Amino acid sequence: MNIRIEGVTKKLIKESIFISGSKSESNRLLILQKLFSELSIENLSDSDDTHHLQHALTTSDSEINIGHAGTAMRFLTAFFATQNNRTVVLSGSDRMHNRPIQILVNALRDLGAEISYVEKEGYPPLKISGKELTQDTVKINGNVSSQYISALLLIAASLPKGLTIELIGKITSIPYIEMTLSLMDQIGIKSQFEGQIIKVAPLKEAKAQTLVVESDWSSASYFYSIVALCDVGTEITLTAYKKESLQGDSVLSEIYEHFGVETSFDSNSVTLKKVSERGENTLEVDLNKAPDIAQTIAVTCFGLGMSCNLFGLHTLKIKETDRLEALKAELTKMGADISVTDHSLHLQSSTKINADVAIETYNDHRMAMAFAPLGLRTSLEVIDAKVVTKSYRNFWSDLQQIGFQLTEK
Ligand SMILES: O=C(O)C1=C[C@@H](OP(=O)(O)O)[C@@H](O)[C@H](O)C1
Ligand SMILES: C=C(OP(=O)(O)O)C(=O)O
Repeated sequence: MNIRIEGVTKKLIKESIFISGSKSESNRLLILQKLFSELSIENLSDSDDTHHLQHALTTSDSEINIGHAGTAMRFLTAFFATQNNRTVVLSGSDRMHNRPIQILVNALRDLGAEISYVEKEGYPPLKISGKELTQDTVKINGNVSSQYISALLLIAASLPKGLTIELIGKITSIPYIEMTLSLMDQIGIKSQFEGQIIKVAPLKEAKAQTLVVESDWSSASYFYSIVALCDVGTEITLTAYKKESLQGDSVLSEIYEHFGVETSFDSNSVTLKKVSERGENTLEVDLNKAPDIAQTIAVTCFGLGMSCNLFGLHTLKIKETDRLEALKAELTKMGADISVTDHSLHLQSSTKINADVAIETYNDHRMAMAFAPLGLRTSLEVIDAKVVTKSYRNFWSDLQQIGFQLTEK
């Protein structure tokens, strides 16, 4: 299914949208719940990725397909490695079979795990024969994906002596590691993160409690982009959000000040308001700590006719698609002058925006959602629009609620 977006007015009505729980927080809590029990979780993400993870944790099948869900693939690899007397084959979509996992597999093997590659060395599918992991220290490269480190942290307290992890090199996507440690802390797992070393103490059972997942900040990014592209005065309220977030993507509230969007928090919601025209014509920002909002920001800059230099993007090459190449291809079709390196993106300012372009989404939910706000500037079509359910099930109906006119093709 493709979706055509046209004739969207830049004076959107004041609206309030409820967004479901953070995919990242939900996926962590589900693993912790399975390992330490006694936790109940509210406002769980309703994303495909979280459904895949939930299914994997409840099925007794020996073959589990995780689709496009990268975080679930990494977390479950560590989880199943610790499950005594159970062997599973963990596979995924074609793209998943090209997303590297060797760094995590090597670390788990160093801890005593039995994992083999079913097809290509270094990539899923994996055959995992669970056993008790006896080692308590491990070294791992920190600059490829923080998901490998979070995967180790989530099982760490279930190991007999806990775990000490030494991170090698520059650590990427750090807020996601901090989120993992913070959620672990909330259920009573003690840890220390100093320099390149993380130490986690063992825990037998978590304290019984209910944890409420904050709504997803990466999903909120698309509304920041919409408000930025609207007329001054436009206002959208999103629930359920809080000022002190565990999610690194909450840095949106600072970044979007450059585009004239002001953020204010209420007890359970955040309001985004376009208060002025955009500031300087160029945005320079390092997104190493918030890689998932890079696509949104690049498209906002294009829609506002701004130039930008985005850095710290090396992890984008191994996500749902090579997001740097995908952005370059699709923004070029829209009329942009853009170049990318292996870790950065450079967009020249221009007021030219082509009409009636069909945007390829490359099985990447964030390509579809990042480009949709351009409907405020021109008419466009989003190919394979259902891809959004990977992280945001109601994305298209929520856009309709705030006044977007959409036609299914
Ligand atoms: O741990 C997590 O929940 C995530 C970590 C990040 O990945 P990298 O550490 O690979 O950048 C992020 O891009 C992904 O969407 C979710
Ligand atoms: C990169 C993402 O997810 P994952 O790595 O979990 O597939 C994402 O949601 O943008």
